[in-house]
Amino acid sequence: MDELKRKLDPSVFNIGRSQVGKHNWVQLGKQVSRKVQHVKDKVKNLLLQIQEGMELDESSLNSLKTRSLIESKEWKGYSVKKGPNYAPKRKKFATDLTRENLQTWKELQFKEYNFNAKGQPLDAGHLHPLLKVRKQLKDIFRQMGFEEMPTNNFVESSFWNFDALFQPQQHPARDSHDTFFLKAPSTTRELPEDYVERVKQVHESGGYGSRGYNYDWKREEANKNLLRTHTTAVSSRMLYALAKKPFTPKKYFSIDRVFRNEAVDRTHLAEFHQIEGLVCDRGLTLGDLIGVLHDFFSRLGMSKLRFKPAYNPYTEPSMEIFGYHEGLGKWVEVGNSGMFRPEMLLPMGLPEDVRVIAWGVSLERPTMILYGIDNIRDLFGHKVDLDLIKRNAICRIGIE
Ligand SMILES: N[C@@H](Cc1ccccc1)C(=O)O
Repeated sequence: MDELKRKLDPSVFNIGRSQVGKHNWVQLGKQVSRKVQHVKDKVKNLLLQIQEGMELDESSLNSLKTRSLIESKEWKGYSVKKGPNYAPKRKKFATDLTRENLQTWKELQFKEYNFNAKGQPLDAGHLHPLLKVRKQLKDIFRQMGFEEMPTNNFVESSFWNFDALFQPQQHPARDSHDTFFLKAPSTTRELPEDYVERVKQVHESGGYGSRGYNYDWKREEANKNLLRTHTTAVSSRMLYALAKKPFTPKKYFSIDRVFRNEAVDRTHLAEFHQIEGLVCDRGLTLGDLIGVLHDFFSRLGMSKLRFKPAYNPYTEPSMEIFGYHEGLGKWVEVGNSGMFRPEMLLPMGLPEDVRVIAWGVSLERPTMILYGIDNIRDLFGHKVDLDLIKRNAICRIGIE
C-alpha cells in the first residue's frame, strides 16, 4: 500500500482505494492481492457513450455530475419542414381587373384588398388657404351677378379713402395711428376738381339735406397718399365713375389687400384682405340690404344672421353682422354693413333716388374658421406656416 501511494498521483490513489474497497476487487491486508481477473471501467464507458451522443439514464448522469465529470448545457434548435402552402416558386397574385385577368379568372388567385393602406402622399404644389377661399367667394359673388372691381392700387389718396366717404379730416382713423401714410410720393397728382369742391362743401357746411361737420376742410389733408385702409376706397371711385354716365344699376365686389397700422397679435395683422360687396340701384331699402346679406351668407353656410346697430361715417344706418356658425355652435361677428349716406352719393352726381347698400368682411376670418387656424400669423405674413399649407384639406364653403 505504501509503495502504491508513493507511486501514484494522490487523487488517483484515493479514487482507486475507495473503488477497490467498494467493489471488493482486492484483498487488503499486510499484502495486497488481486481478487478478480477483470475490472470494467464503468465511468470511462459512460463518458465515451456521452461523447458519442448517446442518452444515459438519470442515475448514471447524476453520478457523473456529482463528480464534476460532466456539466449540462442547453441550446435551442429549429427544424424547418415544408408547410401546407409550400411552392418552389413565388406565386404571383392578380391585382387588377384587366380584360385578361377576367378571361382567366378561374385559374387566377386574386390579391386581397388592403383597405387600411394609406394613399401615396401627393408631391405637388399647394394653393394657400386664402387663395382657395377667395376663389370660392369669387364664385359666389359671380353666381349672384356681381362684377369684380379693379383693386390693383394699394396706394390711394386720402381723398378717395376718406374724404369722398364723408369721413371728417379730424377722424381718429386718419391719424398715423391707424393709417400708413406715404413718404414718397407723399401727395396725389390729380383729383377731379369740381367733385373735390362739392365734397369740401358738404364736409364744411352740408347740403343735400345735411348740416355737414362745420370745420375747415383742408385740401392738403385730402392730397396725402396712404396705403388704402379699406377697399371701400375702391367703391367710392367706382360709384363716382358710375355717376358720370347715364345711370345703370350695378352689383360690384372686390377681394383684395388693405393696410392698417395696428399692433400685430393672434387675430390682427397690419395687412389683410377685405371682401367688399355693394349693390347700387334706385329705391333700395334696408330690407334689401338684409335680404342680400342673407343670400350671401347662406351661400357661405351661415343662414342665421343677427344685426347690431353700428356707426360708420359713410353709412346710415350701419349694422354689424353676426352669423351663427353651425360648426362652432356659436354666434361670430362676420362683418360690417350699411347704406351709403346721401352726403357721399349726391356730391358724386348720382340720381337722388339711387341707393347703395354695401358690406365688408375680412377674408382671413372665415378662412381661419374653415381651416381651424387660431393664429392669423400662421396664415399670412412672414411667419406663415408652409407645412400648414401642404397639410391642409380642401375645405368647402357652404353647407347647403
Ligand atoms: N369699410 C368698412 C366695411 C364696410 C363696407 C361697406 C359698408 C359698410 C362697411 C370696414 O373697413 O370695416
